Amino acid sequence: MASHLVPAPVALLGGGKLAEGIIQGLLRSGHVRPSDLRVTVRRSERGEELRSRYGVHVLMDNPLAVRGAALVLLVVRQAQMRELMALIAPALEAGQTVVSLSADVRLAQLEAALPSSVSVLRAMPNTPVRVGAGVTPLTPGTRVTETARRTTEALFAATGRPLWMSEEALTVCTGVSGTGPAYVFRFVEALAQAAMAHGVDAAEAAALARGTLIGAAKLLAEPDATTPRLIAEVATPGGITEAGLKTLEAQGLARIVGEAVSVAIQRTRERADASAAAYVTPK
Ligand SMILES: NC(=O)C1=CN([C@@H]2O[C@H](COP(=O)(O)OP(=O)(O)OC[C@H]3O[C@@H](n4cnc5c(N)ncnc54)[C@H](O)[C@@H]3O)[C@@H](O)[C@H]2O)C=CC1
Ligand SMILES: O=C(O)[C@@H]1CCC=N1
Repeated sequence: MASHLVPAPVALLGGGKLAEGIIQGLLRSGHVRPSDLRVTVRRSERGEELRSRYGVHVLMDNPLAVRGAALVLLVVRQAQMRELMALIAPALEAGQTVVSLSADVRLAQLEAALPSSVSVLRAMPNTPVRVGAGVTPLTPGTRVTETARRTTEALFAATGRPLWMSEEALTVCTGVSGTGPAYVFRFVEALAQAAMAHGVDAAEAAALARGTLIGAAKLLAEPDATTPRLIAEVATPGGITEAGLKTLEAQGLARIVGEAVSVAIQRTRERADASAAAYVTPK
């Protein structure tokens, strides 16, 4: 199994929400030990939190964290990425692998800011990595070694499913699978709100909506599952579910989801453009 090959140590630079989810997913996989993970933070209280929860190495020194790391993950927001890369660039050793998880900094900017002797890749995980059920699009940079590809794939295989694709496709995925969990959770809220509008109390409504999503997701996770078959199992011809589904379609469910995805992709592109413009240093 690919995840047996997770390299060590892994340095996660920026111990925020996504980094914590990845730490949880990796530890849960059983293929990574806390001592294999280094995470950097800006606030010591946050560092203490991560250390006490997971037993990982916590550092406040990014250049020190990358020293000897088999894999370096950049998990800061766009605004902090340039400064972080400037800090670590002199400390990186030839042959190391750097994977940016930023949704809105392109490979061109990453490769320009990092030494040409390192492999640079992008990954776009989603929050289910925390429970080993993430889907993670991966894009290699222009100077990526076979080892870098293998180790990056192994890491994301330990937290779910890695998928290789072009950078343009990864941008599209940002608006589909990166954002997607939030859309699904919002649907659960809407289902609970609808139950409440018909007199179900708030706690019961929440339990019904959550239980429905979790149960449906488990059916979807079965190896032979297809959505048309799963829908057909619920929807008796001429019956009740069919009436609800027809209303969802008539009200434009597919159009609304399509618009949300388009807007998210557009926003990803705009933010990446703004970042690229900021990286242009005046001569
Ligand atoms: N949250 C998500 O579902 C996803 C997030 N991403 C990307 O992951 C990145 C991080 O996102 P989040 O974890 O949600 O944000 P976050 O704000 O929770 O985490 C960023 C962390 O980096 C820390 N940080 C900033 N500069 C640092 C430095 N120089 N040294 C050490 N730590 C530093 C901040 O204190 C913060 O804790 C973003 O670039 C985002 O585009 C990508 C896919 C999904
Ligand atoms: O909302 C964001 O900007 C990030 C990218 C995809 C998920 N979260």
